[in-house]
Amino acid sequence: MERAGHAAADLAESLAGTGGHILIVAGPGANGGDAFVTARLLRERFFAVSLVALTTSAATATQGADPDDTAAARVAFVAEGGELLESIPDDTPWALIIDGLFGIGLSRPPRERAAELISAMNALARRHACPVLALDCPSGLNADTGHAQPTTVRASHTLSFIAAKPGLLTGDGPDYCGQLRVDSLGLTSGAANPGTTAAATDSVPPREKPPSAPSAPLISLNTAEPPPEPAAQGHIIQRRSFARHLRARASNSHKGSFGSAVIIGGAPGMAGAALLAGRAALKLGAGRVYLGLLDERFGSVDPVTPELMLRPASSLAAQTADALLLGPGLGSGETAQRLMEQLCGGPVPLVLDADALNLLSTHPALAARVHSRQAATVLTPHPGEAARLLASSINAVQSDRIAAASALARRFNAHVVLKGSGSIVALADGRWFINTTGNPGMASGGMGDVLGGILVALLSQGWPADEAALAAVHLHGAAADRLAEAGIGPIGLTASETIDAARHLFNRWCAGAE
Ligand SMILES: NC(=O)C1=CN([C@@H]2O[C@H](COP(=O)(O)OP(=O)(O)OC[C@H]3O[C@@H](n4cnc5c(N)ncnc54)[C@H](OP(=O)(O)O)[C@@H]3O)[C@@H](O)[C@H]2O)[C@@H](O)CC1
Ligand SMILES: [K+]
Repeated sequence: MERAGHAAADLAESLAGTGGHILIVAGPGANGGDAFVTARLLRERFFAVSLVALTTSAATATQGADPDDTAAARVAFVAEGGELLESIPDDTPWALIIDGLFGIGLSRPPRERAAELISAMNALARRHACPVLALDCPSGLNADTGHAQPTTVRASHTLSFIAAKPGLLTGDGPDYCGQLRVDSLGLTSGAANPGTTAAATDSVPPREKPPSAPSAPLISLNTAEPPPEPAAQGHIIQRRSFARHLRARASNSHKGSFGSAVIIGGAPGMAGAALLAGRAALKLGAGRVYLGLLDERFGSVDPVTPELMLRPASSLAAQTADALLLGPGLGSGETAQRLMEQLCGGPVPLVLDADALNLLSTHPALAARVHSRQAATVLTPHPGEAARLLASSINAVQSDRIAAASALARRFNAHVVLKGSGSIVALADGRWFINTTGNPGMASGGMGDVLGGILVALLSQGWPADEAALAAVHLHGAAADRLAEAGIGPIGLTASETIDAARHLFNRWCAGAE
């Protein structure tokens, strides 16, 4: 706690500037203890500090995970002249607000005085245009799941202690955390160094609370399945998660060296989805890309990308493929269902997206077939598709994205990419990853089709499905980030632009140029 307070005081000092007034809100547990230590240290550094505690009586202030530490921090703050205020002074122009109300011990929605303090912090930050530094986790955000309560601190900066928590990186987390920094407090070796950003450490802690903290259910999904075992340790996707497959091409290679990707979709009115996937597969290096369109009136050539081999979908069923993508614009009619039945059992890696996922959710026989496949399967649902597959709701999926992705991976014996802010990749072996690349510009039509195309391209080039899923998600987001940095997005970023940016980045990664 003392180390956490020091790290927080250092960051607070740089955020508040000289001579500013700092408001600190302290909760009843160890997060509040961190706030008391921070307040004491900032006073020692001659800052004007106003501290408001959720509970002002010492008797009720000893219920947290580390009651002795928290009480001692409070006593030390008061002993050095600090004052516990009942309410927030209204006439102070705050230079910084520090949220030390709740951290990983949030056990229920904030109500009454807790909710009032959170709302006040948010309103004051807006009024004074001042930064808000959340200690460990913005109060109201579930640090395990990324689910924000209706009343949650909207931080401009979050300083997370020891390691990044999964909920800071997915779902509502990124929006409420602002700039995220992780300080290991010197407690871990190697992976996390003091002051590193979340992206610089790939380890997130096990989804377990300290023994004395209330135990929230790990899953809140409306499924018939029993709650899962606590998940194995999760990771942030980094390039090193798949770097062994990033290599320059041999000079003595030909198109057969990079495989045939077969993409089935494009029912009448939905050819664009299949074309986007096909173009992505081509530009990410598949040797040959066959596009099986259900809309047979579409013709045999895509004039923009004549390299794509367009065929009637039914004629591609027997085509030799090294990897298969089913779903972009597939529709849900009888033909689509028949094609799925035909193709699901094949011996090649299979990606199921979009309408293929919807068919899976309504046809138990198909689901059984997918579960018993011998070759790898990757499912790439967005939260709505995940909800249908789990017979659940989007809210339930979003309230615990890691649990939802992991439940799907178990149910279908597949690798699962749950798309959205902080995409989750849950692997069939139980490991799970969070992706930190990407931006809101990706919330636009066709992005999922491009992801599917990238994925099937890597699979056709022989990448193992687990690492292909990690790489495709990471690359797709990194490409969109690169475009946003150049002003091509986030507003107005298109899926087609992301394909070219992903190609550029992938070539540089494979050449070891960055
Ligand atoms: N682990 C470590 O090594 C380190 C941990 N560190 C710090 O410890 C923090 C975790 O501390 P923690 O476990 O005491 O939990 P914390 O977030 O303070 O909240 C629990 C308290 O809040 C209460 N409460 C909860 N929800 C509520 C609500 N809605 N409305 C009202 N009350 C509510 C809850 O009450 P209860 O549910 O028991 O009734 C309990 O009193 C962690 O985030 C980090 O900052 C650092 O110092 C570095 C080293
Ligand atoms: K907090």
